[in-house]
Amino acid sequence: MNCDQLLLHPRVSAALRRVQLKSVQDVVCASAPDLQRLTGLSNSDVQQLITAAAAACRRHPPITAQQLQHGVSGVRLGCPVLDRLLRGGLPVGGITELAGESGTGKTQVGLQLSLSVQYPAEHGGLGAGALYVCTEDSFPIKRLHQLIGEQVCLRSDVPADLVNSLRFSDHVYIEHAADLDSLQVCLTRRARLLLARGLVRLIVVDSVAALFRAEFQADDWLERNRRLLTFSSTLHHLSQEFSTPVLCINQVTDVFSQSHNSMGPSSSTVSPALGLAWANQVMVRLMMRRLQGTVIRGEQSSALRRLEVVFAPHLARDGQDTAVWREGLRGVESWTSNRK
Ligand SMILES: Nc1ncnc2c1ncn2[C@@H]1O[C@H](COP(=O)(O)OP(=O)(O)OP(=O)(O)O)[C@@H](O)[C@H]1O
Repeated sequence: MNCDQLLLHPRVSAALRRVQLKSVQDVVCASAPDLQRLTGLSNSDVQQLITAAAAACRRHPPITAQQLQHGVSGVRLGCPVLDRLLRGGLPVGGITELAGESGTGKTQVGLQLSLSVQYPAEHGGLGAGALYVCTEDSFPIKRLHQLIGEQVCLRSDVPADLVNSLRFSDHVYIEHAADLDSLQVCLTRRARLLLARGLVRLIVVDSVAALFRAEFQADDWLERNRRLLTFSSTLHHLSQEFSTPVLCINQVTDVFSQSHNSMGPSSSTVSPALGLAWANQVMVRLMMRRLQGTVIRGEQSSALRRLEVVFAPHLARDGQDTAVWREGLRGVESWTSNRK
């Protein structure tokens, strides 16, 4: 088995998940004896693992100081609090993953970015449309129209004339991919064409996990990982070639803690689906979690959520409480809302 196969092997990725090594960067930073102790792998397997992890890290060159100075951001969310957390927004030239449980607001973020990208650069956009690829549900067209109608409220930083002059719905290109083959065709043909014509500067895939989960059984891990790498490498090429941010929405899986005993139930937490094979391909990993509590603003109320940075080359591990309002996702600051 070669290094990459070892890193992608389900037993190895499960062992690494168990010990809370969530990314290849974590593997590279851990010492060999620690890895051996934590995963139960032999010394030679651990050495191979470190080599594979280091190679995977090199595939994501770090963000340079010059890029940071001139702004790594590509598309802002349009909420100053969240844009501060993300140091400007979604970066170009890599894949940003947003994972979270159902109903936490991942699709809201995808829709919001599909509108934000249409603003000119001075207002945090890229002056072009978005390609929105749905793999699970039908596209939430009513919600998109509501978000468009509420743009003046969300983007109070932008002159209302400019907001009203943008024909948002003409520039959100929707594709449905019911299986992996059509997803690949959509990216290699449709996405490439739209990007090459300058019509699109954002790709949203909602969601990545659905198709890979549906088409492969546990035994097909090698084929599944091969297809996963083909998919992510297509996204990387498009993202690099056209300086385009890519947002991949992902589901989560339960991870059961080892520390349970016969006296009580085992505790579980969630982690993004598709394991290390996918985590290696992601430059920025964000998680949306549901919190206890409700936020009230006027006659609207929203369940409290938290947007967290799990890893990113240019961001600290941090998080921000958020709420979903009619105009979209916004950060919650303690002095702006009442919590219950
Ligand atoms: N018009 C609206 N006004 C306020 N909140 C809304 C509105 N529409 C949706 N929401 C909130 O967003 C939540 C759904 O968000 P979304 O569909 O983005 O979740 P998701 O994480 O993508 O879920 P799934 O994985 O099931 O697709 C709803 O539960 C609701 O709280």
